[in-house]
Amino acid sequence: MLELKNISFTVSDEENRDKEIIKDISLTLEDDKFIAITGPNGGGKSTLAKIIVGIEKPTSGQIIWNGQDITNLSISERADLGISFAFQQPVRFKGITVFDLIKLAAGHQISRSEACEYLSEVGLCARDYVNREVDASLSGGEIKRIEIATILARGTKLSIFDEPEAGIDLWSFQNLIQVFEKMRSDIKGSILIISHQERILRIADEIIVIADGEVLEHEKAEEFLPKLLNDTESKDESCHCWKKGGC
Ligand SMILES: Nc1ncnc2c1ncn2[C@@H]1O[C@H](COP(=O)(O)OP(=O)(O)OP(=O)(O)O)[C@@H](O)[C@H]1O
Repeated sequence: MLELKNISFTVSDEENRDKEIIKDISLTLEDDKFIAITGPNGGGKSTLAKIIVGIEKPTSGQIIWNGQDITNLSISERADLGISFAFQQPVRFKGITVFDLIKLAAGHQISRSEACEYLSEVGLCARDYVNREVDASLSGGEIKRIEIATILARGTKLSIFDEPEAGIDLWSFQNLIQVFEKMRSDIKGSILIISHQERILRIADEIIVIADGEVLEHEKAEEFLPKLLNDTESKDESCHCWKKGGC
């Protein structure tokens, strides 16, 4: 179980004024859940994910993972405790092959054919990719799918994906949904996905809406989704109210 207790994150803007990006967020994420985080651009979703994995340090608050305070642990210590993160814009590693990367992610020796299975799961023709370098020659959609394959190989207790749909073509999107549905049925842990896609929200157990650095909603998907969809269908989407307490 992941508990965020009164997490705040403040940075200094260009004029040295404090800018509060995350405002006193408290959340409890139960085990074995598929949780989608959504909300307007710039609301603080990626920042919160980076705080959970240790890329950013909260200005205040505590992160508790399975009863252990991990607030001051490094990224790799949190990774060792079973937390994985797939970036919105995945990192490229010149000189490292796709096979090396999947092997590193798995954390133990795996065969080329096992690595190929992970690549096939994310819809890549494994033999075309397994020996390629994870460099700039890969397209945005290819590197995204390779990164998802590394998370599958890690098979950790908490897998966090930041907009996995970004750069994925319409034809591959259905395959991606199937990857997450399979992960959801196989998991012995939780999946946290930041997404703007209705089809991803539809397969979630819970939906969290973050706007302006605050949690606006945290509800079961079956209760929240009809309200959200009804709202966006009945109004011009640009008029959708993302403010706490209404507009
Ligand atoms: N280190 C930083 N310094 C200054 N501003 C930052 C920093 N990190 C994030 N921000 C700002 O904080 C806000 C929240 O950013 P964040 O990337 O978390 O939003 P998001 O909800 O993930 O948005 P999107 O849906 O567009 O990906 C944005 O206005 C962003 O510019």
